[in-house]
Amino acid sequence: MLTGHHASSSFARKITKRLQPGNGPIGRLLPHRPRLLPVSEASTPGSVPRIVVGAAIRDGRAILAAARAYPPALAGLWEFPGGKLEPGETEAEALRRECREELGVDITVGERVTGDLSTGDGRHLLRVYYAALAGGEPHAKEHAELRWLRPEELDSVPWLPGNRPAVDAIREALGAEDSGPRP
Ligand SMILES: Nc1nc2c([nH]c(=O)n2[C@H]2C[C@H](O)[C@@H](COP(=O)(O)OP(=O)(O)OP(=O)(O)O)O2)c(=O)[nH]1
Repeated sequence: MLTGHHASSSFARKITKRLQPGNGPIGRLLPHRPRLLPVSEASTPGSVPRIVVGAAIRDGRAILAAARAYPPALAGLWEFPGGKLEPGETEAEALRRECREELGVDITVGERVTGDLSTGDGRHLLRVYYAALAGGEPHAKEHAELRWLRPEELDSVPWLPGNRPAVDAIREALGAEDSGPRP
């Protein structure tokens, strides 16, 4: 015969089992417990996509494009000056720092060009902002070459693949500014 203790622990076991995700009428309503990842698969800072910011620096209807000098796989492809966010830095701070380092200029940061993009290797989130020069003349301190491109010239250089939607948006925005009524 079951003692009170055995009876209650067997009852407790039953209830506990019925409350497991996926079991019994109540358990079926519970979310499945997330699979525990082995340490090697768990989210680590290295596996979280890092944000890369790019500055579409504008002068009138022209945008400053920069040819990468390195690494070899990206050398010769064109991008917006910028780079990865450092810990604790805002996106505007990162853009101003990168433009000082890469071009030797101060900039003011404006509106986002598009929503989040993915870099060609899928490892980073790319966020491109319009910007304007606020001091100095750009020099290629880290790039192979710099060019000012008007909307109709934007396709004259091979862009990094992830930049395509931003380049298209810029061409459309700056091109539209020129398509107003003519005298
Ligand atoms: N700066 C920049 N990087 C871009 C653009 N488009 C794009 O796919 N990328 C990619 C290239 C790289 O894989 C990554 C940014 O790397 P980066 O080398 O510019 O970053 P960083 O200046 O912080 O460099 P590092 O200190 O890690 O060497 O994002 C873009 O328009 N500008």
